[in-house]
Amino acid sequence: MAEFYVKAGRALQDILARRGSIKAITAQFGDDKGSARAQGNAKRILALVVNTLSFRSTLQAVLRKVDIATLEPKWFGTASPLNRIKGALPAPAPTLASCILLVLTHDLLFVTRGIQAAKAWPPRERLERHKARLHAEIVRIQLRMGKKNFEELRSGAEERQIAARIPRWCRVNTLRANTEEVIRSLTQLGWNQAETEQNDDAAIFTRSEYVPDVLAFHPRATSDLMRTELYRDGTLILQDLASCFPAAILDPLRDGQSEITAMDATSAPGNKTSHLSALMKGKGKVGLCHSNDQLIALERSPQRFITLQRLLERTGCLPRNHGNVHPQKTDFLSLDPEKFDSVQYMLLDPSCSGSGIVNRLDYLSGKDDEQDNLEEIDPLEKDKALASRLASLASLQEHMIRHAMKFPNLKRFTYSTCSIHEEENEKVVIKVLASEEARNGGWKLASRDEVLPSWPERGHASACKGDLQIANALVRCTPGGTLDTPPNSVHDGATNGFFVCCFVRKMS
Ligand SMILES: C[S@@+](CC[C@H](N)C(=O)[O-])C[C@H]1O[C@@H](n2cnc3c(N)ncnc32)[C@H](O)[C@@H]1O
Repeated sequence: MAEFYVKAGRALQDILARRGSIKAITAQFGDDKGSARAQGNAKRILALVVNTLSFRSTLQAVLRKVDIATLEPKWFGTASPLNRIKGALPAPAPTLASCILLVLTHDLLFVTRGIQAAKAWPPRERLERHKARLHAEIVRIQLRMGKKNFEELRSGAEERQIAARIPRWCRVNTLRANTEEVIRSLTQLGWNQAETEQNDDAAIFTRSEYVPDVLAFHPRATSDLMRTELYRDGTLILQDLASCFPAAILDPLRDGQSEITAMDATSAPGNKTSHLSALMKGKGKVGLCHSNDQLIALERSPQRFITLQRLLERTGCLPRNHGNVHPQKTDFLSLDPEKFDSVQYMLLDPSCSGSGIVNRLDYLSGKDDEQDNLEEIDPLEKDKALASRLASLASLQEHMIRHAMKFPNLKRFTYSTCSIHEEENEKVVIKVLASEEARNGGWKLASRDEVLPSWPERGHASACKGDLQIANALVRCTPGGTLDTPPNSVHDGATNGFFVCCFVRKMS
């Protein structure tokens, strides 16, 4: 069992050194053979690591007061033999001994059965000598923070509640099958379609009223869905409802044109590209058209370009599968718009702070968790760091939109972010509307009746200088939706945080 804590400590060290996602890292430490026992082990390691991360601020505060590394240097100091275990990462990663100390302290303080390793294992034996002081310290923190119990000391409790309201949204890839066929297959597999806004049953799914071909499942259905052939062959795509808004709003076919050239300027991982491709139903070219050079979906990051290609292959979007998407590893900003005069429609979903994304585990290892420090972080410093990050993102976003506005025959393009910050959303829009490119190109916002008119949440008027018409033209999604639901009930109006609008050329 000592080995279990060493593996959990190693996984935690990799996570804190940002060597991959929490799930991927803990799966590696489960075992090598992939047996049922190994998978069970991976699950236990995942549970311990996630719990340790979610109590990390509290555990660190306790260990600052009861400084075990100094009290027990032989096992938890820098010279500890734990730091020489094969695979332990060197500095600047936190030491392996400190990571093992965190997982052990977690079990000592928060698990009724305590540490599950041989009593004589020195790290356990040395740590348990300080149990009374550690316990007294955590009680002191609990009281000082006005928490009713230890559970309330977890960070991210609010995020978990929000995430619990968001359905597991799935988009039917209509390049593979139509939605009625998919619903029939799902029914044969034991799922039932229901007409309800609120769902607390993993066997039930509903259809979105906002975007065709999008289904809402209970999050508990996720692993079963991922085991279906429908998921494996790219017929059913896990994609948040809000992330389906841009392609649905752009909808190039609604103009009734015969030849369509569209571009996804910032594509990876490729969910919106594949949605747009499906909406175009194989007609036209998603991407840019430049003499014989046909690029489709642009992505500048080489690593993410590989992910994009995989997704496009799996979802049947590539020409070799009779799809219409031509991916290209290119920086959108390096293009000369004049050379791409065939492009009429564009998705622009640039890099953003990602502050709207709630339903994933990784926030637990993120900077915010460190900043959520119980004693030492000056809130003003925290705000300053965020403000400067948002300012640099906003300036890049503004630059990308103004570049898009220079494409000579572009008729319409969407701008979207998965951010909740006005700095990346309304304020960017207001700025670009006043830009030279917008004035010269005749760019305006598409009005509410062209942009998901029935979606209730719209832009913040206060960030649009009080202009209600502009605010109404913008679509916003609050993470977890705006309605309260009972615990464990998902709501079909709940998504991740998102923002989208559509620019149209309206020459007077
Ligand atoms: C928010 S993600 C796009 C997500 C994607 N639309 C989807 O739904 O799957 C932004 C992507 O744009 C890429 N990117 C950022 N700036 C770019 C640029 N100037 N040219 C091309 N790609 C860019 C980033 O590498 C990243 O993969």
